[in-house]
Amino acid sequence: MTEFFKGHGLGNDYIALEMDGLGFELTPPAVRLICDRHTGVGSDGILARVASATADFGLRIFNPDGSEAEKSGNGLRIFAAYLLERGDVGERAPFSVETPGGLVRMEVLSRSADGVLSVEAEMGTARFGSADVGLAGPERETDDEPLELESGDIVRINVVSIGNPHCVIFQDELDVEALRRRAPQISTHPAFARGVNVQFAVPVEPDGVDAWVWERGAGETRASGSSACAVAAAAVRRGMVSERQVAVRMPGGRLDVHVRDDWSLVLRGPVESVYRGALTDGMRRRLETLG
Ligand SMILES: N[C@H](CCC[C@H](N)C(=O)O)C(=O)O
Repeated sequence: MTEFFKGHGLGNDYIALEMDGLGFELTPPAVRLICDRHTGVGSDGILARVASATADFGLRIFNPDGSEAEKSGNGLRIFAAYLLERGDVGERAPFSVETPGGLVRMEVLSRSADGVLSVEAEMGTARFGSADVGLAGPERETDDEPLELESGDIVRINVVSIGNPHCVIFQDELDVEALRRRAPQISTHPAFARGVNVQFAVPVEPDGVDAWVWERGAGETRASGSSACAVAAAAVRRGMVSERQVAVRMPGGRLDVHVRDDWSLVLRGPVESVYRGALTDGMRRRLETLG
């Protein structure tokens, strides 16, 4: 019986499961099938708990296109909800999670009457170097650096690593149709060796940013925790907000990011558990044959 849990952070939804005893490989085709919203369970990604020698829990994060990510802010908070449901963690009891993008310390701060959790995560330290995000060319930091797209458009980029790579583009206003044309070209641009998550952001003084997200390996999502961290860090670094406690508003809702003086980041936001389920024997057999 392959049991799984589903939850979401501001509409960015993930399936959580145990890698151990899964009965099939999480190959890219298998991940794509599970995440498919018509022929599978449907989600913006998979959280697979694995063993860890360095933290209380280990986590691997898969995008719906089958690629693997170094970190996920909403994913980590949903993983906390999964662990809480299983009784593996308690409320107000800090714990650590090892991700491919580094160690994350987390805490379930509270649970509302209708089960909405508030979860806080130490998301690591923002890094602004071109090599940190796999951007081609000489090692440098980017301040509205021009990048030419296949379409001939020029966008001005600010790259940030949160363990996973991000590319923030500041605008005076969000023109979503233009963004939908440009974001896919940026996310798969050959200048980014590992691809990149893309955010278009409008600072709102003194402590807010409105952002729209196109995720590497997922496309447009309603929210992204690591994107919120990247947008907040870039806005503080460029002096676009005067506070270091930043509210990042995305289509799915608001996440709060504290950008410390040493560029370490604390992400806080809601998580909702949706259901626990089990794959049928037939689905498991289809996944086994995908290899
Ligand atoms: N697509 C991202 C991972 C998920 C990020 C997002 N869902 C979050 O909450 O941080 C990447 O390939 O780096």
